[in-house]
Formats: sequence, C-alpha cells, structure tokens
Amino acid sequence: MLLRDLLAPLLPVKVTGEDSIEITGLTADSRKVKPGCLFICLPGFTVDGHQFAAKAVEMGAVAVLAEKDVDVPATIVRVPDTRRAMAMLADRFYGSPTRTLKVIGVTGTNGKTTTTHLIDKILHDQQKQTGLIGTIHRRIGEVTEEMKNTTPDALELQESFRRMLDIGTEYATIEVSSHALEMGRVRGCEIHTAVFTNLTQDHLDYHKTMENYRHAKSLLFAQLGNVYDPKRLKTAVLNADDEASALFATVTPARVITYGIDKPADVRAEEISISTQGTSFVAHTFAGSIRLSLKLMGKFNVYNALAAMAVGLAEGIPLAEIKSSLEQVQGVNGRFEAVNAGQPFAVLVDYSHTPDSLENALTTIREFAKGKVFCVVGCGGDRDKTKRPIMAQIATKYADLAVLTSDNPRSEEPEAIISDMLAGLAETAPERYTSIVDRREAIHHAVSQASEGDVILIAGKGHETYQIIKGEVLSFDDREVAKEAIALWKNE
Ligand SMILES: CC(=O)N[C@H]1[C@@H](OP(=O)(O)OP(=O)(O)OC[C@H]2O[C@@H](n3ccc(=O)[nH]c3=O)[C@H](O)[C@@H]2O)O[C@H](CO)[C@@H](O)[C@@H]1O[C@H](C)C(=O)N[C@@H](C)C(=O)N[C@H](CCC(=O)O)C(=O)O
Ligand SMILES: Nc1ncnc2c1ncn2[C@@H]1O[C@H](COP(=O)(O)OP(=O)(O)OP(=O)(O)O)[C@@H](O)[C@H]1O
Ligand SMILES: N[C@H](CCC[C@H](N)C(=O)O)C(=O)O
Ligand SMILES: [Mg+2]
Repeated sequence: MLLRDLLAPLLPVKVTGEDSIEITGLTADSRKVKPGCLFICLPGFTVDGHQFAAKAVEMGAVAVLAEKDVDVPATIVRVPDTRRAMAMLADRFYGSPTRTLKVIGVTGTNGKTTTTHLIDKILHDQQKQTGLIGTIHRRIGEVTEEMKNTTPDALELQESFRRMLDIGTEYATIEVSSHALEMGRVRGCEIHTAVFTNLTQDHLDYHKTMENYRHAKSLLFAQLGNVYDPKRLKTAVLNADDEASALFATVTPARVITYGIDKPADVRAEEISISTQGTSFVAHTFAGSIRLSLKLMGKFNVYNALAAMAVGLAEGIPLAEIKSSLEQVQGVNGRFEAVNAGQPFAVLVDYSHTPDSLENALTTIREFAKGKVFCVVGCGGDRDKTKRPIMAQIATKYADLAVLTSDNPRSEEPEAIISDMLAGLAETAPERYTSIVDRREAIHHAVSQASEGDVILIAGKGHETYQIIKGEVLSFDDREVAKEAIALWKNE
C-alpha cells in the first residue's frame, strides 16, 4: 500500500519526504524491521521507541512514524500520538478485517479466559470457523501459539484478524484486558459483541484507582457501534449482579442483554446446585428455560456460562444447542484443574491471582471439602502490591493452612513480596500459615501434610509452564510439581 493512502485517515499529520512509496509492513520493534516497512516509534514503559528510529532505517524501514523529532534518512511522518495512530493504521493496512469478521470481546477482572473458551465452544459447535485470542494462546484455524500478552498490540491483533479472515473465519473471540483498553490496542476494531464478566480489585499498579480501572473497562462498551442494521447489530452482554454494569449500559450505544443470578436479568440462573462433579442450574432466558449440568465447578462458573449463553442467544443459536455445547466442556487449562495421580486427597491447580478469584476458589472448595483445606499461594512481582496482604488474609481465612510462597517474582526480591503478604496477617493465628519462598518446596510441603479427604489448592499460576525469577524465565509447572510431590507422599 502507498504511504499516502495508508495515512489518509490521519489528521493532523506532517510528512517530510516522499509519500508515494510502497509500504510492505508495519512494526513498532526495530528488531523485527523488514525492508520496505514503516517503523512506528512508541513511547514505551521501559524505553522510548524513538531512539530506535535510526536502527530501523538501517535495517530497511523506508518511513518512520513519530510523535517527537527524529532525524533519519527516510520519510518522516509526524503525528501527535503514535500509539493512537498505530491502531488506525493497523486497521487500514490489514484491510479492516473486523468489518467482516465478527469480534466478540470479553473484558472483566476474572473469568475472561474461561468465558472466551465457552463462547468459542458454542460457536464452533455450530460448524462455524472460529478463532481465539487470550491469556493461554491465540488460535488461528487449527494453529495455536503462545503469546506474550493476553491482548496483543494493535498491529499483532489486526494481523491475526486478517489471517483469520483469509482462512474463512467467521468469529474471533478475544480477551480484552484493561491494559489493552487503556493503551488503545483494540481501538480501530469493529467489535460485534462486548461481554463484561465482573470488576474487582486488580492492576492498581497501572490504573491507580478503581475508578480509572472501571473507566478503562467502559471503553469497550463505549466503542460498540450504533449501527442498527440487523446484519451488523452490536450487543453488550452485561453482568446484572455487578454494579459497574450500570455505567457500561449508559455509555454503550448497542443493545444490552443482561445475565445474572441475584438481580433480575434477561438470562438468569435459578435452582443452582454445586457439587464436586460440577454445577447444575435452570437458565431462564428470553428464548425459554432449560436445565444445565456443567462439569465446571463453582458459582463463578455459572456466571461464565450465563455470559456465554447470552452471546449464543444473541447469535440466534437455539437454547438446547447452547446447553449441549456447554455441558460438553470438561474444563479450561489451569482453571480449577484437578491433578490426579492416585492420591486419596484432591489437588487443584487454579489461576486465581486476584483477591476475588482466590476467595471464589476457596469458598467453592469449602463447599465440598470433607477434610482440611491447604492453599499454596504467592503474588506476582512488578504488579499491584496492594492485593498482597488481602490475598494472604483470604488464604488464611478459608484454608486450614496457607503456604505463602512465590508466584512470578519478576524483578522483585521474592522475600519482599512474601513480607508484603505477611503484613496482612498481624491478627492471624500463626498456626494457620507458613511461608516457604521456593514454590516447589511449598507445594511439596502442602502435599506432605495432606491426608485422605483433604483438598490442596495451588493458586495463581494455572496453565503457566514457567516461573519468572530475577527476570529469568525458568521451566515450572504446578501440575508437574504436584505430581512429583504426590509420588513422594505415596512412597512414605
Ligand atoms: C506495561 C505494558 O503493558 N507494556 C507493554 C509494552 O511494553 P513497553 O512499553 O515496556 O515496551 P518497551 O520495551 O518500553 O519498548 C518501547 C518501544 O520500543 C521498541 N523497541 C524496544 C527495544 C528495541 O531494541 N527496539 C525497539 O524498537 C518496542 O518494540 C516498543 O515499541 O508493549 C509491549 C508490546 O506490545 C507489551 O508486550 C508490553 O507488555 C508487557 C509484557 C506487560 O507485562 N504487560 C502487562 C502489564 C499487560 O499488558 N497485561 C495484560 C493482561 C492483564 C490481565 O489479563 O489481567 C495483557 O493484556 O497482557
Ligand atoms: N466469573 C468469575 N468470577 C470470579 N472469579 C472467577 C470467574 N471465573 C473464573 N474465576 C476465577 O479466576 C481465575 C482466573 O480465571 P480466568 O483465567 O478465566 O480469568 P481471566 O479474567 O482470564 O484472568 P486474567 O486477567 O489473568 O487473564 C480462575 O482460575 C477462577 O479461580
Ligand atoms: N494477566 C495477569 C497474570 C498474572 C499471573 C500471575 N501468575 C502473576 O504472575 O502475577 C497479570 O498480568 O496480572
Ligand atoms: Mg485471561
């Protein structure tokens, strides 16, 4: 595409140099520059991308998009905000894939990964070609790939959508993190359906206040189009039991479908029963009522299922078919995943790394645990520090023994993170917790203490197969370590 054509949507824009040049690619990373591409200088969180403009041109970039002065032997495009411009250019360069592809964006503090997988299952079972982007992986056609972020930046996102569309994909279900919304990673996307799971404390390191955090989430609903053409109708699916939904309903121009348990809602669960086998409930919807028996455990998964059901109904899928798809779901990788190695107690690996999700996981376990409950838990480094004492309080409130340990300490001292957690336990009886910095040892300790009928929750890392310590990425899988510990337990 000619640079001049690519830049058409941008105003104000100042171009120094030739603009009738062919642009063969877009990148914001000098290490990925290929000859003929446009290099976008982003003001990063760790370094300023403008300092790599010269390197990018050396590598073959023919033009540079900047928001500050740069002096390079290539065409220079000056805009007020490169991140903002990047989202618009990405959409244009990849031929506006989201005008055709139906994007279902799921946002909220907890439940995004689970809900996207449920939605994808419902749509896939309708013989639709589907794609998925989120924390665990990106799937384009049958090819899955691990990604760095839950929601990739605008370039990677639009490129993924283009590739999905080129192989005939009809629906892309994506997790939209609050970071992504704040940084405009999904700006430039036409969203077909936006889903809200819930809003509780997380990411205050980034958003600073819950109000800012809620505002970031609201952007997804505000950006839903006000097109009332039945073929391009937009839908907001909101959790009636979460008070943030009132704001999202106000800001969205789209039609709203609500779901919930406690408050009146368009899709509502009643007669809920929760057991070790899963959850069962009656869903009352505008398309009729039906009983479902899910293999997913916990009341929170009833919410996730209702949200997915609402999306399915908005697409006109018959209720009985939605039921059948949801009932087949065995579970989601690393979410309440049972580790079974022939031991007489339960070991569950779960991705609860926020106060609310940890409380949900532990209260669910309390509903069925016959023996003691153990909780192995840590908090991520370089992330919201205010959740650390709260998570320690929750772990000790519901577990008989909390083993405080490391999650991904990243650049922080592991001991310092644990001491932030311990700060919440001044009033807690010391026999209810212990701290073991090494996660492997912590898991081994919990398993060594377990007896028949007990339940061990290993929280925080779910599907992750690594641990980041002092910036180094080491192989680590809670499930494998738990199996190792169980083998030792059996030999004792
Ligand atoms: C704080 C944050 O979000 N950072 C994101 C940001 O990185 P950054 O701003 O630090 O980048 P940087 O290293 O300063 O570099 C600035 C620019 O210089 C460029 N550069 C850099 C070095 C070089 O040699 N050449 C070069 O061109 C970089 O490509 C970049 O364009 O841009 C990167 C590329 O898009 C992201 O991968 C990175 O996410 C980091 C890994 C991250 O940890 N993000 C978290 C906070 C996040 O976004 N999490 C949410 C999930 C939350 C949830 O699920 O609840 C997510 O969506 O993943
Ligand atoms: N609807 C929900 N409400 C509260 N907690 C939930 C809900 N769904 C899942 N959880 C809990 O949160 C954990 C994370 O779930 P999931 O991975 O689906 O959320 P997520 O929003 O994708 O998280 P992340 O922000 O890390 O991507 C689960 O392991 C479970 O303990
Ligand atoms: N998407 C979450 C992942 C947290 C996972 C947890 N294991 C940690 O490292 O804190 C975040 O960026 O906060
Ligand atoms: Mg996720």
